[in-house]
Amino acid sequence: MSVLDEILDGVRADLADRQRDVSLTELQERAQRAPATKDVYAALGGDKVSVIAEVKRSSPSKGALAAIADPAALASDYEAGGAHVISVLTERRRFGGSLEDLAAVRAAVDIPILRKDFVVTSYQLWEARAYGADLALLIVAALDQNALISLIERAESIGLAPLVEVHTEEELDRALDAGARIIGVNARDLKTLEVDRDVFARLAPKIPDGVIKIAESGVRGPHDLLAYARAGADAVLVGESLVTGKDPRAAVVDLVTAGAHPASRFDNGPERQQ
Ligand SMILES: O=P(O)(O)OC[C@@H](O)[C@@H](O)c1c[nH]c2ccccc12
Repeated sequence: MSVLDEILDGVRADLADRQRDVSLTELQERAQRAPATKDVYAALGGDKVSVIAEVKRSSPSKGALAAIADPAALASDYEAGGAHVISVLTERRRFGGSLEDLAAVRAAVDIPILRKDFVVTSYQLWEARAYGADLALLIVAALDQNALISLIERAESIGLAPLVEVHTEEELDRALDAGARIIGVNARDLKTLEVDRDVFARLAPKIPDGVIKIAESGVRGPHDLLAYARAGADAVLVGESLVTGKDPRAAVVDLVTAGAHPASRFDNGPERQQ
């Protein structure tokens, strides 16, 4: 069984518990009371390379990363540092997250929020909306094609922007066929947990213009952001290096600053500094 299959088993078990506690109708009512979702395309578009900063306590590859007693305070630091989007991991068993973290972050920041989880059913999209997310992650490797298509449609119909995650060319083809307009290329293979930062550069040329391209995982600092930028990234998604560093806000400032000058996406200047 792959790591992803193990994670998905746990996700389904936790989901069954939540579905017993909260009916879909209740969730939909709560979602209807939630404020309008933010303009995700504005946050991720333009000439800059956007920074998506993640609230991440643990990971299956590294175990515990950071205690994060106050996810709202961390998210506020990210926002103050200039982050364009906050990602909140809500998976409990392997990542230590929760929907309470999502709600707390929603109450603390004004920028768009991504619910980062293993979404397998539309119930989880309603949860995302009810707890204040603006985007929801859909992982192609975790979904068959029919499920992917219907979850993309459902997300859009309730005002959530779907971020469709791929790791291989075949998954990218599936994402594009399903109509994805925001694609994340994860450098980490969720089946083996290996990181390969070159995957983004291999897949990016196959992603049409007009589709937002996000490089996910393995960003250690501005150098990695600039390498992803030169390969065509519109945004980077950063977790571990922010939560394990001494000063998450300053680390976000460094990334945002590096991503702010599109000229540096195409010359060799920034690379020479490293
Ligand atoms: O901590 P990193 O290497 O900066 O990675 C962040 C993010 O890309 C990673 O958490 C992630 C990307 N896709 C996922 C899917 C599920 C869980 C986690 C992820």
